[in-house]
Order: sequence, then C-alpha cells, then structure tokens
Amino acid sequence: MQGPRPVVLSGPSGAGKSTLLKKLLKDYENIFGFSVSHTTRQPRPGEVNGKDYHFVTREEMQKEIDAGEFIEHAEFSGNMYGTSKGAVQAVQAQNQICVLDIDIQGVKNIKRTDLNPIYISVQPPSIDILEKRLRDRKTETEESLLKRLTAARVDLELSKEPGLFDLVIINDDLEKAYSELKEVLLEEIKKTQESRKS
Ligand SMILES: Nc1ncnc2c1ncn2[C@@H]1O[C@H](COP(=O)(O)OP(=O)(O)OP(=O)(O)O)[C@@H](O)[C@H]1O
Ligand SMILES: Nc1nc2c(ncn2[C@@H]2O[C@H](COP(=O)(O)O)[C@@H](O)[C@H]2O)c(=O)[nH]1
Repeated sequence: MQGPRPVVLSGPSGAGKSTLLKKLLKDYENIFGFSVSHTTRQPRPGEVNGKDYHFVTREEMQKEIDAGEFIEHAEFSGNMYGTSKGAVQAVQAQNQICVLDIDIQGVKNIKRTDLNPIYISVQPPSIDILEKRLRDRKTETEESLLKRLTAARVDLELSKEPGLFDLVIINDDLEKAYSELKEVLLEEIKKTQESRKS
C-alpha cells in the first residue's frame, strides 16, 4: 500500500489506547487519520456511528467478511470487530498516517498482510490498575468487565513474543506515555509534514 507507514495501537482493553489516540489526533489533526473499525457491539453513550465505529449486526458484518472486504477481523469479548479495506484506504487517500486500534488477534492477522505498520502495545502498569480504570470508565457490565480482564491477561502474555511489537508503552503517567508515543512516531510525522510542503 502507498503513503506513510500506518500505526497499530494494541494492548488490553482499558490500557489507554483511545486516550492516547485522541491526544494524537487533536495535536496532529491533519497528519493522522483513524481507521474506523466495524463492530457488532452496542454503541456507548457519546459514540458516533461512522466516527468511532461502524456499528453493524453480525449478519451484516459476516456478509462483508465473506465478500473479502476486511483486512482482519476477530471475536473479542463476545463481539465481532474488524478493519475493512475501505477504512484504511479512506485514510491513506488523504495521505494521512493511518492509525488502527486493534486487539492482539488483529495484530497477528495484520502481520500476514502487506500493510507494514509500526506496531505499538499500550499496557497498564498492573492488572489491578487496569481493573480500576475499566470500572471507573463505567462502560462495562460485570460480565463484560471480567471477560475483558481475562482477555487482558492473555494479551499481556502473548505480547511478550519477541518481535511482535516495535514498542511497548507502559501507560502509568499519561503525559510520559504520550511523549513515548510521539517519539517513536516522530520520523513518520516529519515525513508526512514535509510531503505536504512539496
Ligand atoms: N495514564 C492514565 N492514568 C489514569 N487513567 C487513565 C490513563 N490513561 C487512560 N486512563 C483512563 O482509563 C480508562 C481507559 O482508557 P481508554 O478508554 O483510553 O482505554 P482503551 O485501551 O482505549 O480501552 P478499549 O480497548 O476498551 O477501547 C479511561 O477512562 C481513561 O480516561
Ligand atoms: N481485531 C480488531 N480489534 C479491534 C478492532 N477495533 C477495536 N478492536 C479492539 O477491540 C477491543 C475492545 O474495544 P471496545 O471499543 O469495545 O472497548 C479493543 O482491544 C480494541 O483495540 C478491529 O477492527 N479489529
């Protein structure tokens, strides 16, 4: 695929991927673009269809998967999630750095494609802190929270695989984590800014 190298942000649910991503999209408005995933989960208050996710039914999503319209897809915590080819193409058509927020199954599936992103895992300082953040976020039922914590333990184990991620960021202090994220992306940011001048 053409244009700047995409970025994959992965890591357990509640680790802070969206928080970091929102800061990045705000500070570098025209440089980064978000790959809007599809999901079968229900929208949370404030989430906008087509902006945060494409909220679809299982049937709709399966039909598009069968038609070959997805780069990757996975089942996470009882719902389907996936990155469509169109989601990435829409960002790349703007010559923006495409950022994908995906789980670790998605990371493994993207590795089999020619997307060639920078892989970053955002991790919590501990499982206890992760649980507190998820509880404080108030988006989960007790059942989905427990599922997410189980998935988080698996994620943290799998992410130890050598070479799977280019960078692991421990999101303890948010500003420090954000600085680390910006630093690893600096080269791509500069290249994209330069290409805008020519
Ligand atoms: N460094 C931090 N210190 C304290 N709280 C944080 C920090 N980073 C994020 N949070 C809070 O933790 C909660 C989870 O963060 P966020 O929603 O960004 O996680 P996520 O990785 O995107 O989760 P998901 O994968 O479920 O979308 C949010 O309420 C957020 O405000
Ligand atoms: N494999 C994929 N994982 C995705 C995608 N979009 C989001 N996600 C991951 O799902 C969980 C839960 O997200 P939430 O919004 O319900 O909290 C989280 O880890 C995301 O990174 C996708 O397209 N493919």
